[in-house]
Amino acid sequence: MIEFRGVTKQYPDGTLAIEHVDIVIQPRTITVLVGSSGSGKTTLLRMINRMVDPTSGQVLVDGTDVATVDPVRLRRSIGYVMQNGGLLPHRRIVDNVATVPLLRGVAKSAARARSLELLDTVGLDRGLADKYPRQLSGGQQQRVGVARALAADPNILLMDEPFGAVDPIVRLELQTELRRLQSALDKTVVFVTHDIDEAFALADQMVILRTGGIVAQIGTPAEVLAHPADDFVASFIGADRGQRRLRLQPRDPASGRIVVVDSAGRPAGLIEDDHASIGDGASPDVKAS
Ligand SMILES: Nc1ncnc2c1ncn2[C@@H]1O[C@H](COP(=O)(O)OP(=O)(O)OP(=O)(O)O)[C@@H](O)[C@H]1O
Repeated sequence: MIEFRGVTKQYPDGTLAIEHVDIVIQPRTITVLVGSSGSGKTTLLRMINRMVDPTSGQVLVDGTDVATVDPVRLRRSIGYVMQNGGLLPHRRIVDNVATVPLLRGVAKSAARARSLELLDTVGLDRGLADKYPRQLSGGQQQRVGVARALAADPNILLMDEPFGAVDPIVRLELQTELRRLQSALDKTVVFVTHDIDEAFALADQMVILRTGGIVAQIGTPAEVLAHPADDFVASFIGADRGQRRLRLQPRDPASGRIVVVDSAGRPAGLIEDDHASIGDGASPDVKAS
């Protein structure tokens, strides 16, 4: 579990990036931090692995205040995926994936074997292993970024706008893949985006931030859609425009979940705990507002 307790971050130049935030992130879930530019999403994310330290308050991982943990050790134990994959341009794909295991002293042959397995895990052909990042598409590079973050087998995966630079179709593929991976690998994922549709597509829990690093609402996509906390949230999720006409897809037999899609077929949320009024495979139109 990850917990923010009364966390504030003020940068040395006086910018108040996060103001007194309390968040609980349950293990093996996807929490999406969503908000407009400058609302403090990246700052919040980076406080989990001590790339940023809070000015006051505590960040706890499994009950331990991260301030008491060596930052280098902490960062090697938590996966981090950034926009454009953050790959090292002069290293082959296989070596990019093996970065952290090699730093930890794993033998080169074992690290390579593990890298190849991870390419399988993220749906990449092993034939790409000896190529360089520039020889891969944007979507492929993002998958390598995910493989690299998984290489140390972390329980926690932090993802900062990881799919921001790819086209919408690849983005949808990557989102679907991330959900699959998360349920297969049982990771706790904290994901930053400014894209509300991406947040609905991925989140078990959404944390909606407003300018000044203030939490506007925390809830499941269904809760946020059904009960936006205030006018800001309603406007941010687009519910006030009355345009979010949603449909239910047939229940996924493996997870038991029902995906909610918008009129363009894009995932907009999940229903996990439905009641008798929503039948399997039924597709009544539902409206968010
Ligand atoms: N190192 C820093 N020094 C001073 N101010 C900073 C620093 N990093 C971020 N900020 C400021 O803190 C606020 C929050 O920034 P942050 O990057 O966390 O927001 P964000 O929601 O991730 O934004 P974006 O979506 O644009 O990446 C912004 O006003 C930003 O300018």
